[in-house]
Amino acid sequence: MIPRIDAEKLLAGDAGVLAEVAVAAREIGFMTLYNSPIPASEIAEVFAAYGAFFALPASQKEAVNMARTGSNRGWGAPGSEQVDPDANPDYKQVFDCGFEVEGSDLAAYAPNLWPDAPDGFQTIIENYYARALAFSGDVLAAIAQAIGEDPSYFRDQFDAPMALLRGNYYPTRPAWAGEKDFGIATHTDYGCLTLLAMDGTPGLEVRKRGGGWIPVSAPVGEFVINFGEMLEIWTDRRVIATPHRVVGGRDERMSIPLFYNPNADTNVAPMGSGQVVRAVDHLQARFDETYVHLQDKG
Ligand SMILES: O=C(O)CCC(=O)C(=O)O
Ligand SMILES: [Fe+2]
Repeated sequence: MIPRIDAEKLLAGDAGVLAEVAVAAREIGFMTLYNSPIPASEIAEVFAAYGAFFALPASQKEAVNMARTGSNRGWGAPGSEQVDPDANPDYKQVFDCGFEVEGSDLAAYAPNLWPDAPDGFQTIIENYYARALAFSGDVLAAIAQAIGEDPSYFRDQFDAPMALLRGNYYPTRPAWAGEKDFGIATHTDYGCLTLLAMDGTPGLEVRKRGGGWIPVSAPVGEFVINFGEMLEIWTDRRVIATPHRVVGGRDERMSIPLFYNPNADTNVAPMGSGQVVRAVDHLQARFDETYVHLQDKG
């Protein structure tokens, strides 16, 4: 079972909830959050904006195709990402935007690409990006507390976060799809915490430790939280990154993850280990492996 947590109690530091979250972090890597500070109506508007973008003809989305850039900003066409080297590239489409640092030569801080249509797209997405960042920071502070660290431990490492907001669009599973074709193939997320807004349609599956898959879905307004590779390394597995996937089916579906990644220079090596693992090195290596337009570029 994936624990279902009251976000307000979590952020208030309720001891019982913190204890539940510590177990979720250590043993499951996933939880869902209800009673969040971001109203469902606001999230519905963000889904509508991404939906209108994905509904544009491919020729119009081409204008912001990330394949023509050296980074991951803009539209990712079907087949633009291969998260599992043993599977085919995913059949989903994405739209990615991230944290911009003017003048930075890091791809993780590259300028965003914004489409001309739909109307208001950039404003809606930028507003949600800010909301999702703030909420993710609060949730991560609570996770720190849950695992017995100072709540400010992570907070200090997220003032220029390499956070990436993505709209995922999964069409109906294509008739041609075979056993190596997925909406998104099995993967773990790369960063610290993923704040995943759900549209109520099932599709996400979380791998069970003993084998098999657990379906996870939530109505608009509730979030799925999962943890990524960097947090697993950083906490020395007191928080785990659990593999998950979307096979896809008869219903089309959208989801909106905010991948909450730290500052480029953050050392995400196990606390107190004396080692150095720079966050940007881990993240960029994973981007270079998985985005098809960044693969084999060297
Ligand atoms: O669509 C989903 O529910 C999951 C998406 C996902 O795992 C991802 O974008 O990393
Ligand atoms: Fe994921």
